[in-house]
Amino acid sequence: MWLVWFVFNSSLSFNLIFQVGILDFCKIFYSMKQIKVSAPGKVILFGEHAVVLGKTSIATALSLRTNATVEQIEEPVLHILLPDLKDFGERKYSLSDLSKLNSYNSINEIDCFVPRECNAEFLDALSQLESIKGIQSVLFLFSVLSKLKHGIKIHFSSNLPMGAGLGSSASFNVCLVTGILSLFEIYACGGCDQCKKINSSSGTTNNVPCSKQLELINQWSLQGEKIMHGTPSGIDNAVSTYGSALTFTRKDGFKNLERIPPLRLLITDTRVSRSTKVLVENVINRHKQYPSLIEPVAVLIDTISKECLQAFDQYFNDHNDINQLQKTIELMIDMNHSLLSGCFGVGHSTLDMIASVSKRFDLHSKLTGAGGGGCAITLLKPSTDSETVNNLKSALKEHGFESWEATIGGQGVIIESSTNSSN
Ligand SMILES: Nc1ncnc2c1ncn2[C@@H]1O[C@H](COP(=O)(O)OP(=O)(O)O)[C@@H](O)[C@H]1O
Ligand SMILES: C[C@@](O)(CCOP(=O)(O)O)CC(=O)O
Ligand SMILES: [Mg+2]
Repeated sequence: MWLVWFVFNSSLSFNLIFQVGILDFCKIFYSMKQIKVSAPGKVILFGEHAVVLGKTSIATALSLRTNATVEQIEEPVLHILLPDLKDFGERKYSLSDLSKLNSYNSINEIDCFVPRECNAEFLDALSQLESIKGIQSVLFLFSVLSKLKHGIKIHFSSNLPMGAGLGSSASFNVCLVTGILSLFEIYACGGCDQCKKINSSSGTTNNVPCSKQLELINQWSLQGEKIMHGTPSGIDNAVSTYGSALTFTRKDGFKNLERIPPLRLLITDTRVSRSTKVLVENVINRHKQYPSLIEPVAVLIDTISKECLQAFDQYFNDHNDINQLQKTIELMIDMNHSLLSGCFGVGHSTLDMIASVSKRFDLHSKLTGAGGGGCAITLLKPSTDSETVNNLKSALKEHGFESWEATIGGQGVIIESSTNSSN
């Protein structure tokens, strides 16, 4: 009797284990990788536009970030969800349709480890499919990096205002590239311990890809920025990739600033929308048309950026004299804003309004990013108390502007988690 019970029961548990095993097996088989990434926006302190013309710019990462979730799906489509773009919402693009686009074959031949820009024929085919530049960037980067091997779903959401000069497009591209490279296990390092560890765990403490992988992310993100902006300098994607604060020239790339003085910035959004692409093109055209007038302005902005770096050094070498630094930076803010507005032609009445309101509080402001609307930064003094900040904010609000104190110099791109989810 006992023997019969034992045989029956053990076969039952065997069956149970077997069935659970099969279920688990199926789960693993059908489980799809999901990567969550985030990347910061940026504030340009000095040198926007001049940086496109080859001059020095200084920028720092912002605490406001874009988040993206990229996951494998069984359906052979690229499923894009953009809740921040209300008119777009979500759309699906069949992999087979994408592979039939004109010039897809040349895209398919591009080596993932040698970032290259989207050729004119493929870009033309993409623009017939979608007019929004951001979507064209997703379609190109997905096609070139995945080689359309697998369907994915990608969901973006951002704390950054879009088209306001705080680098939302760069953080969008950096998230996109990081997520796709990670999902398809494309490693510039060949798959070092650091990158593999991040890719196999959720919520690791060191969730920053290795330096080779960051370089690949930075360079592919620049190709996305090219689709969105035409002629980006590369500073926005560099700050979003590497974080912290850096100086940048097109020739020498970026250099990390080891230390930045404790500057306090108030960011004000005019809520006037504008196109970075158009503004950058206008400045380039003005430079082409009037080189002897515009080049010296660009050189002067270059000098302002370099003076700012010297002032930072002096601050650290000279007993942290914050008042001296404040005076110097205030002068440079006024000068840089005037040059951008008066000479490059990227000002806006709302930006001048911010400068004049802040002057009533003995504070100095300049536009940041492409200008023409978007955001301005105001340098608060170490002594500016919270009551003054609130009064300034209220005064700006009366003009319909929204402002907040910035937290600058944070982390660059992060892989927040990498998990297997069952579909
Ligand atoms: N979260 C997002 N969702 C969808 N599109 C985005 C998002 N963030 C940025 N973009 C794209 O980037 C564009 C704004 O980029 P740009 O004009 O360079 O301004 P900025 O980079 O200063 O915000 C938007 O029009 C949109 O196409
Ligand atoms: C005007 C420019 O210097 C910065 C543009 O920044 P944004 O896209 O407005 O956040 C252009 C560039 O450097 O690519
Ligand atoms: Mg941008």
